Amino acid sequence: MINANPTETPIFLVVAAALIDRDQRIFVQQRATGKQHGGLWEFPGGKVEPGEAPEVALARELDEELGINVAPSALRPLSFATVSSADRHLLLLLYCAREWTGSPRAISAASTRWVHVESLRQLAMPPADLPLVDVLAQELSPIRCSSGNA
Ligand SMILES: Nc1nc2c([nH]c(=O)n2[C@@H]2O[C@H](COP(=O)(O)OP(=O)(O)OP(=O)(O)O)[C@@H](O)[C@H]2O)c(=O)[nH]1
Repeated sequence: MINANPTETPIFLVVAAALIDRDQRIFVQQRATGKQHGGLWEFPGGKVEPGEAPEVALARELDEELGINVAPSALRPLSFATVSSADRHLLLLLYCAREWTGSPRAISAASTRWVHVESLRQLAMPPADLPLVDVLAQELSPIRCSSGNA
């Protein structure tokens, strides 16, 4: 049951990135089993630490999780989603990026894939991600993200 007292239910701020390559494919990773939502596919990212700017947090997570370097200024806000539970309100901010250095690799994820947006719908993702996939599909045709190089 959702906590009725708003002062007792914290916002859990998470940032994630849709990395988009030259073929309009999106990078997703599979969460390790044993974690919350283990086995589900997600956009790379993670929690924003106290005092951290969201874009800086996301650049840090992309380095830690994938070993790539993304300038915070290359992260473009795309959409957000919320999912409330008894103990927290998840606020998931989705950015997109087309420019980075390095090749994304699974450092902590169970598996990774590059998929076209229509194939994203075939993957099991956390509830918060489902509306974000719809936004991504809209945004990729016509493309509104910056058209740099992957
Ligand atoms: N990165 C990411 N997290 C998501 C997505 N969708 C979604 O519901 N989440 C949820 O957001 C939360 C992220 O927390 P996390 O614990 O993985 O973050 P983190 O990487 O900083 O954690 P850790 O380094 O302590 O393992 C999880 O509950 C995760 O299931 C998504 O697309 N990407």
